Amino acid sequence: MFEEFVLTASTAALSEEPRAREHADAVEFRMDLASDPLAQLDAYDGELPLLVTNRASWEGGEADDLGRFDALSTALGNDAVAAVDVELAALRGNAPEGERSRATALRDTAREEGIDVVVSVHDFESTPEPAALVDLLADAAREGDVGKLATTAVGPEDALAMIEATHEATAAGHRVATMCMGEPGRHTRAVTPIYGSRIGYAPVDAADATAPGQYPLATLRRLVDGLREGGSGT
Ligand SMILES: O=C1C[C@@](O)(C(=O)O)C[C@@H](O)[C@@H]1O
Repeated sequence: MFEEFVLTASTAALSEEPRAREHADAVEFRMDLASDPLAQLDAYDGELPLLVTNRASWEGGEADDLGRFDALSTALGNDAVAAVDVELAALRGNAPEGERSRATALRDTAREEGIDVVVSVHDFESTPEPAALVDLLADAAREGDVGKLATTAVGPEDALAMIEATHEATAAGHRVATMCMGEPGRHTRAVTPIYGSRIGYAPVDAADATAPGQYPLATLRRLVDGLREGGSGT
C-alpha cells in the first residue's frame, strides 16, 4: 500500500474514521492508546484501510511489552488491516527479552497475509547527523516494507538533517517514512513527502495528536497536496 504517499489519520478511536475519510488515505490505529482495541477492530466497518500500531512502552507507547504481540496477531486476522508497525529495536533483539522471536513471527504472519510491515525508529530527544539517520533508515527499510524514522527537532538544522536523510535514503533505493517531532520540525511533515517519505501521520482533531508537532489531518492534506501541485493560482 505504500507505492505512493499515504496520509494516515492517527487515532485511538476507530469511530473517527467517517470524519477522516475526506482527507486520509488510511487510518493508523494506535491500539496502545485505545480502550478495548480488539473490540473496536471487530466492530470496524469503515472504508479506509488500517495500519495497526501497538507501541511498546520502551519506545514511547503504552502497550505491554510482550502482550502487545498477542493483540497485534489477532489484529492481523482482520480484513481491514493492510499494514502493521513493528519497532526496529524489537526485530534486532536489543529490546527486552523475548522481543525478537515475537517480532519476527509477527512479521512472518504479516507477509503470509499480504500485510505490509512498517519498521519504526523513534528518538524522543534529538536528531542525529544525516549519515546516522540514513543508516537507521536503511536498517529499518531492510527489515520490512517501509522504514520509518521520527526524531525530535530542537532547531532548524535538525529539520534539514531529516530532509537530507530522506532524500539520500530514497535515492539509495530504500522505501522510507520520515518526520520530525517538536515545533522546529513541524514543517518536515509537509516537506519530506517531496523527498520520498511515504507515510504521514495526523490527528483528525488537533487536540488528539499522537506525537508533538503534528498538523491536524485536513491541514497536512492541504499542505502535502498543495506543495505537490504547485498550490492554487499557479
Ligand atoms: O511512529 C509514529 C509517528 C508519530 O510518532 C509521529 O511523529 O507522527 C505518530 C505515531 O502515532 C506513529 O506511530
